[in-house]
Amino acid sequence: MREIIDDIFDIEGSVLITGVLVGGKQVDIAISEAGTIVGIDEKNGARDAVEAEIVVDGSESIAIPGLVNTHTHAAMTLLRGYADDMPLQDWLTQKIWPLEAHLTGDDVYWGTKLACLEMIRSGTTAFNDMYFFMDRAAEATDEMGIRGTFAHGFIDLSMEEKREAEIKATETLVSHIKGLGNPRLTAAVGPHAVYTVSPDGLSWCAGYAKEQDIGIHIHVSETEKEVVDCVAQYGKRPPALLDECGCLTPRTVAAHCCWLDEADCRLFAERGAHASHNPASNMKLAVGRAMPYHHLKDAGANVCLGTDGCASNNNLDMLEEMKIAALLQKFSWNTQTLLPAGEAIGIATAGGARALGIGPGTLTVGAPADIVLIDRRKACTTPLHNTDSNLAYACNGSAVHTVLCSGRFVMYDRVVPGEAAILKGAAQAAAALVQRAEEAE
Ligand SMILES: O=c1[nH]cnc2c1ncn2[C@@H]1O[C@H](CO)[C@@H](O)[C@H]1O
Ligand SMILES: [Zn+2]
Repeated sequence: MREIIDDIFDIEGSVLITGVLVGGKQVDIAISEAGTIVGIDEKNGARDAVEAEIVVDGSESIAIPGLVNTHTHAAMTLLRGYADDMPLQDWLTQKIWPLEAHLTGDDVYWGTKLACLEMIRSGTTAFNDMYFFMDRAAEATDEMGIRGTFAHGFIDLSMEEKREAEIKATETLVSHIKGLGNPRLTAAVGPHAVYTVSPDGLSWCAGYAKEQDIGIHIHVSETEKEVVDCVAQYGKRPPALLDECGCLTPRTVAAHCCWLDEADCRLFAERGAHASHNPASNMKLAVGRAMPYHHLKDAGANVCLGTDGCASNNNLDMLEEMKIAALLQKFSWNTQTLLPAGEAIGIATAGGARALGIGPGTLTVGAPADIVLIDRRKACTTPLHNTDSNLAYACNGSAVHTVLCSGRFVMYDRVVPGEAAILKGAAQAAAALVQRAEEAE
């Protein structure tokens, strides 16, 4: 068994998954050596599509597209449980930012390794990350075999000197990521928020993203204070300010979006910007309002899903996040029919893939073979009256047993290569980080 498992992570060949449940039907999924779905068919049709090097029996599994986590600070896994139960501003300024001042590139490497391990274990194959030392985050992600979009968290606090340094850091990261030439790793520009980046900084970010043909990743309208302060300072709400600076584009992923009004939602739709819902973080930091999913949907804006960092969630489980999103929407807007199970899965898969530009995010011919197999032999998958319901409401990440990204196995039968070393390395890095911070006090 061990040998077969070790082998499966190294084989770069075609794959056939037989008899797996997709959308209530038992199908075969054929995957090319290049990592694309080339056949998906009932009645053994896909078996002819590829001479498979690896055949996986899918008869005890449900297959879904890889989950896409559209808002993370992956290396914040090291800060998991470091500061909880505080308001956002105090949490950031009193606890998180002082500790982050002591972060090193090695910390980010180990924190991101741990994040990838956790994401793979719970079925995530792509994430949109904003943090520091992002070359090391990309290195960790490359080793783990999943997809990442990496943005340096750009914060200028309206100081020209800081802005110049952030511009340099952003340019260095983008050319580094592009230089790797790895299709799983992409760069983005990451202006942190309207309360930490000046209009000049935002305009530079927009221009650079356009020039480099890459995305923008930003926090938008997370708290009421952010909106009120923005109106007081600039005479307009955050989305209008961002739009004026050129930051609302079809390549923009805006995290949180809790305090959007209906006009903001229409502006998002008009510009093609993507709204990333982060319900667990929003509830934990008690930001006071849920993303207006119904207004975004009515306006025709794309909604996707994210966990935010592990200091405000405190895990990266997208199956759990789906349930939290679906429940929060119903509860907040007093509407039982809002964000039903199928739509919750949709924002976690197709919505996210669209936001990050990584294919359709569906199990269809031509799509990247980012595939998650969920165990049918679990309490949470028994009975299976409606698989969408089981996935959105009953399961969490522990039901995931096998994960492919771009046609390569990153977890097989719950084994992720190197897990013990990752847990040890990350725990050591976290302890040393806190110790350095305490010594500096
Ligand atoms: O919910 C949040 N709102 C605002 N900032 C956040 C949140 N979570 C993490 N960060 C902070 O964003 C920066 C990313 O580069 C980091 O400083 C991180 O701590
Ligand atoms: Zn965030």
